[in-house]
Amino acid sequence: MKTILDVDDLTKTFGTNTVLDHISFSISRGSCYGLLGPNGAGKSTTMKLLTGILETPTGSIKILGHDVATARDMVQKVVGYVPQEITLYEKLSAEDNLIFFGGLYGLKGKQLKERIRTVLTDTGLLDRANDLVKTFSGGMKRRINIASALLHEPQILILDEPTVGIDPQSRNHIFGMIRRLRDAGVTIIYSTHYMEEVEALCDELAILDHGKMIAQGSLSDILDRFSQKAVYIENQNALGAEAYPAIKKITPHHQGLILECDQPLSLMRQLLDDAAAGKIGPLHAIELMKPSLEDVFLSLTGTRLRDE
Ligand SMILES: Nc1ncnc2c1ncn2[C@@H]1O[C@H](COP(=O)(O)OP(=O)(O)OP(=O)(O)O)[C@@H](O)[C@H]1O
Repeated sequence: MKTILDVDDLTKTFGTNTVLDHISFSISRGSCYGLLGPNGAGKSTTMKLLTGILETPTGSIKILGHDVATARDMVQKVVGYVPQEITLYEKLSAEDNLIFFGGLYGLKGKQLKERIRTVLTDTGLLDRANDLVKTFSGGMKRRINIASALLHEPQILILDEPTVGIDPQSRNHIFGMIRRLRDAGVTIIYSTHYMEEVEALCDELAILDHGKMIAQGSLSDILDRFSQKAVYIENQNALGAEAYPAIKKITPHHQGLILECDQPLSLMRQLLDDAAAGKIGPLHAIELMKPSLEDVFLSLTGTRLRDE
């Protein structure tokens, strides 16, 4: 896949505080790219730098091969940005808000009307077009905010923690919309501190912690590279680990044991054979432990992803 966005050796400081420390990554056109990290990791700062809202002090950011620092008009055309803070006029209707934001992108007349209808349909709010925004739930406001960033048909949509504090219905709408946009070829950059959102939506991701890039790549690559491989078993007799040199660590878990090893499938086969041959007690349960981003984060940082 072709690269649409390239970040090289980006560092950002606020006073003496280094909030991004030599980070580099690139994003393929049409992918959904997750920026995962705890609060304060530097996700919002990265996004503001990508849109040109913040100036790049050192390093470079290129969108479609153009430097964001010098190609501001191009960036405005191809990027839609949905900040964490909802920015809407509460006393105006959803439609009037979109008329205002469309005007900022130079849209008007029939074209603007058509785009407003499309984005309201995409966000599931067409029937609320004439209602005042102040009557909307937090999730509906968020959806109007996303709608406003889509009016000019951007090639890249940047969403900063769009599901924080919203209702499940709006969350589902947002997820559905992201999938449809990605299928239509829009590149999505999505920040969150919820790992399950990255697992559900993103094909590629970067994990940020304390301003450092601690892992990046496709979701399956990262899970494969960094997560501990293990088998979970429940059997009557405590397993004699010494009989299995492949087992690197045994940890009690629920009713059974987690057996860490490099080749979980071959360990499973051996255990099943040995149980069938009566060498170990009968196995009441045996399963491959599913690697998760939570495990990856823990193994890379030694801490759980803080879920404030
Ligand atoms: N304008 C600013 N001036 C000074 N420090 C800032 C500014 N913006 C962000 N920071 C600091 O930079 C660090 C990274 O913040 P950032 O908002 O990018 O993190 P984040 O990963 O998006 O976290 P959150 O989920 O809380 O938004 C934090 O320590 C924050 O206090």
